[in-house]
Amino acid sequence: MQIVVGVAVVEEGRVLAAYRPGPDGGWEFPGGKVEPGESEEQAAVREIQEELDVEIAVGESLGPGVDISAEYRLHVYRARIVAGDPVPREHSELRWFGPAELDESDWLAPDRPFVRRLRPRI
Ligand SMILES: Nc1nc2c([nH]c(=O)n2[C@H]2C[C@H](O)[C@@H](COP(=O)(O)OP(=O)(O)OP(=O)(O)O)O2)c(=O)[nH]1
Repeated sequence: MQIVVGVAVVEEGRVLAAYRPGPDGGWEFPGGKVEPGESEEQAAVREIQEELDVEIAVGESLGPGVDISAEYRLHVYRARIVAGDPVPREHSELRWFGPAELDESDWLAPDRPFVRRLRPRI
């Protein structure tokens, strides 16, 4: 099973959501596949630099992984920005959501349990 790491960037009580364009699109946690020889934390830092052009410090895991497919499983980590302002290099939109605005039905299905776990903690 290959791990896809998603990153819940939290700042001032809001989480950064990224919109994946296309027919299977929707709000997701920015991130991507862990490459061979890389830790999940390293993959998170690399993907966020590539996708948002910011440097992050990776924090706690948001709990058990969720299967995306027979091949891929999603793990999500909390993180904070250390340097830079996020820009959407690969997504069609970025948006900050506070707990009251976080509606899990807007998110890709595998992300919904993580959105539920995160909501009381931001
Ligand atoms: N990044 C990310 N992918 C997610 C999330 N939820 C979810 O179902 N996915 C799915 C969408 C994709 O099928 C897969 C991740 O692929 P990706 O395209 O982001 O991976 P990658 O950046 O390493 O891209 P690639 O070079 O392998 O194409 O996981 C999520 O919150 N974040």
